[in-house]
Amino acid sequence: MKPSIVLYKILPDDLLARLEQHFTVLQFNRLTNENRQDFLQALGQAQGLIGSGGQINKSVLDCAPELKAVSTISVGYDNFDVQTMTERGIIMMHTPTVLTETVADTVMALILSTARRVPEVAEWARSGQWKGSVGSDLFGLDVHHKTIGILGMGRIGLALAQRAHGGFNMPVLYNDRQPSPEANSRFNARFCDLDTLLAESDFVCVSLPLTEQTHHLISDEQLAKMKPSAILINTGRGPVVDEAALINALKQKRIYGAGLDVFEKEPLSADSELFRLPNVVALPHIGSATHETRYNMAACAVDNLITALTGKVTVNCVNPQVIK
Ligand SMILES: NC(=O)C1=CN([C@@H]2O[C@H](COP(=O)(O)OP(=O)(O)OC[C@H]3O[C@@H](n4cnc5c(N)ncnc54)[C@H](OP(=O)(O)O)[C@@H]3O)[C@@H](O)[C@H]2O)C=CC1
Ligand SMILES: O=CC(=O)O
Repeated sequence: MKPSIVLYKILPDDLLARLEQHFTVLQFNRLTNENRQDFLQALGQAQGLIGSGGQINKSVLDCAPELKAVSTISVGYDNFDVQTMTERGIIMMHTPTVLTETVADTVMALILSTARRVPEVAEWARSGQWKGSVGSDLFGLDVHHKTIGILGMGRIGLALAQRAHGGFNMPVLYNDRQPSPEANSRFNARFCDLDTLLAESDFVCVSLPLTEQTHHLISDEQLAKMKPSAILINTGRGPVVDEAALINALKQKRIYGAGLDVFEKEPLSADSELFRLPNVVALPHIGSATHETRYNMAACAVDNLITALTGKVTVNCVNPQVIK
């Protein structure tokens, strides 16, 4: 008999078929309050779990006594209780690398659209106000040759540094837990402490995972260290930035603007002040949302689960210590 798995995402037909070659698949299109009980019940037999979104915490894992492997269709895994999984010997897989370049493109889109005020000016023209050439009230800021500060020089940080250095002639500063010889040699990047990065950067770009150490890493004190002309970009995770502190800094024009793809609570409420501030570009968590990359992420996650349950895991494992 094939092992049972629970899928909580819609997959392209060919990828669903690939899973079905190996497993009996119980599918939920996504997790909702309405289907939560059915989902928890389905976990009772499941050896594998694959999907994205939702909190897979201890109480969920307690409903899955047979679980051997979990595969998230994302690189971030802050919504999973990895410690409990590791204690139980459950393999946790994710999808690094396949989305790196696309997310770096999204960061550049946010840098350009906040600095050059692209959505605001496009809306101005669309609303019939374009009667002559624009005045200085609609001018933006240059991006080229400005200093970029990257928090988290990992895969996405490096891909961003490549774009900033090679494409826009931007000096690159970065902060991480350790220096990156690759960033230093390829992009002439300078490793520095957080305070120096905040004080010297024109664009402060957060590309960090959410952990206990990074939660609210950027709050009042850090925002106060940024230049009034600087822009904060967050594509890491919402809670890395203290959103209330950010809103205050933006309203008081203590920084120039913010480009945000992630928020403390998602979806961001339609009545959030962030949607009303003209110096904010707020995106609905679309860092990796292209047809090609979302397909590649799903394919990677499917292969990850098949390998974890039927073969030998060598890559994409978050807790390799559980592999025997
Ligand atoms: N908006 C979106 O749609 C997307 C968002 N993301 C987010 O981006 C994050 C980064 O992805 P990716 O680049 O692939 O991940 P990586 O692990 O390659 O990069 C993260 C970097 O941050 C460093 N880091 C971790 N903790 C700290 C800390 N406390 N202080 C300083 N540096 C730290 C890591 O160092 P070390 O190696 O030592 O851990 C690593 O160099 C993901 O975790 C996810 O949250 C990712 C994809 C899409
Ligand atoms: O936020 C997206 C991810 O892949 O992580």
